[in-house]
Amino acid sequence: MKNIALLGSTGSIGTQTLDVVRHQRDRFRIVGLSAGNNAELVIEQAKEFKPALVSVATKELAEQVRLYMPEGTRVTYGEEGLIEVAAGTDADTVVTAIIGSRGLPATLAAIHAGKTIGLANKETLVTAGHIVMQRAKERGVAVLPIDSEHSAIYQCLNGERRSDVLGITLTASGGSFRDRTREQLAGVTVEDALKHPNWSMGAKITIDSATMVNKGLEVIEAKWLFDLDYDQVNVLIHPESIIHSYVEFTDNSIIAQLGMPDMRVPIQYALTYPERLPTPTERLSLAQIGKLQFREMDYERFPCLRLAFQCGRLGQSAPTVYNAANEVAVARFLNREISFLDIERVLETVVERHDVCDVHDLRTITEVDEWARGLAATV
Ligand SMILES: NC(=O)C1=CN([C@@H]2O[C@H](COP(=O)(O)OP(=O)(O)OC[C@H]3O[C@@H](n4cnc5c(N)ncnc54)[C@H](OP(=O)(O)O)[C@@H]3O)[C@@H](O)[C@H]2O)C=CC1
Ligand SMILES: CC(=O)[C@@H](O)[C@H](O)COP(=O)(O)O
Ligand SMILES: [Mn+2]
Repeated sequence: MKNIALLGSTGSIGTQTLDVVRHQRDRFRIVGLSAGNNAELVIEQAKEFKPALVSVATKELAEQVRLYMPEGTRVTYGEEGLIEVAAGTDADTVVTAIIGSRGLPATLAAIHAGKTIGLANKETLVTAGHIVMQRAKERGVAVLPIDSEHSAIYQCLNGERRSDVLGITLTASGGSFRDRTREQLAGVTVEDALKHPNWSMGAKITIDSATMVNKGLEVIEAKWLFDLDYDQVNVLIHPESIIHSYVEFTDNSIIAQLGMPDMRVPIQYALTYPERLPTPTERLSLAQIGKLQFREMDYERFPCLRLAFQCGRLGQSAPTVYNAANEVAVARFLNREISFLDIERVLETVVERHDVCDVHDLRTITEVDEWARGLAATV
């Protein structure tokens, strides 16, 4: 039996993780759940999975939620509550399905407590990849990717010698506006931007996919997860999201991982690795799909991806700033304060005004993150 603590249980990855657990009840037990503000759903989840600990965003919410908990479930809240779910239960694995760089302290706490990490929260690695991976290494903790592209790369690298790897290619669907020109992006609505062609995901990542920031974050995530140089990371537009990513080797062989776009496959793989178990997902029939398409990435059309490579190569505080500015810009777009194209303007302005500095500890990361958020909220 594997014990799991789940950060972000009420979100897209969180609910799909619980679905995986639901189908493998004799394998997995939920011991901790952390949610934000969705009290109704976390109550339902607690009744079904009976974890020892539940955390919600605020004290007021915790007081409400507590009234409906099954026997034996304790309720906590806020940043400390999140950290307690990450590090204070008898979980073997912590799934980080919370959104944004606010997941960083809890992820570090889980690593410190020796938990295996099932990592969906890519912003954590973009913000502080060097710290997270270093601490995981020191503690002997595995960081298993859940992000579909990184799960694909992890699977393709299985049993291979790292010295034989030429590079990796992350596939990108192109997002909601893949077939529009830049001119056609002026005036697009939040509703249009939230229509991802292949995946059903939370709002923030769906917008990131449309701006290609998601792929930018994934490039930096891949750098840290697989210890690559940025020259070894490529991006290719693949509209169908069937090839989830691939690795190219020195003998010119390519190993790719394919499947229908369903996050329950990579989520379960991170939970069962190195084993594979059946999933309740659709099987891929290439005959039925017929053909797969590919297009060269256009860095003029998607400047946020170019900026991500620039920030990644600059290193130090640049990726932290890129991520924080984006989180704020996306929230402003979703609040209808700024237009879709303003997201990249905010990102470019904040990155441009930042003097890159060394970020060797969590305190400096937090300072830089807050500086970028402050500026991104006003430009
Ligand atoms: N969705 C997907 O298919 C994929 C997602 N990812 C990554 O996984 C992560 C989660 O994405 P996704 O599931 O789409 O996001 P969602 O927006 O669907 O879910 C976010 C989760 O975080 C919780 N949360 C938000 N604010 C707080 C807070 N202040 N305190 C505690 N919890 C909070 C939410 O709680 P509540 O709703 O209760 O407020 C919710 O449970 C992201 O980093 C994303 O990039 C990666 C690959 C694919
Ligand atoms: C499912 C998943 O991993 C997402 O990160 C997905 O990759 C988003 O699709 P894009 O390829 O459009 O960014
Ligand atoms: Mn992805």
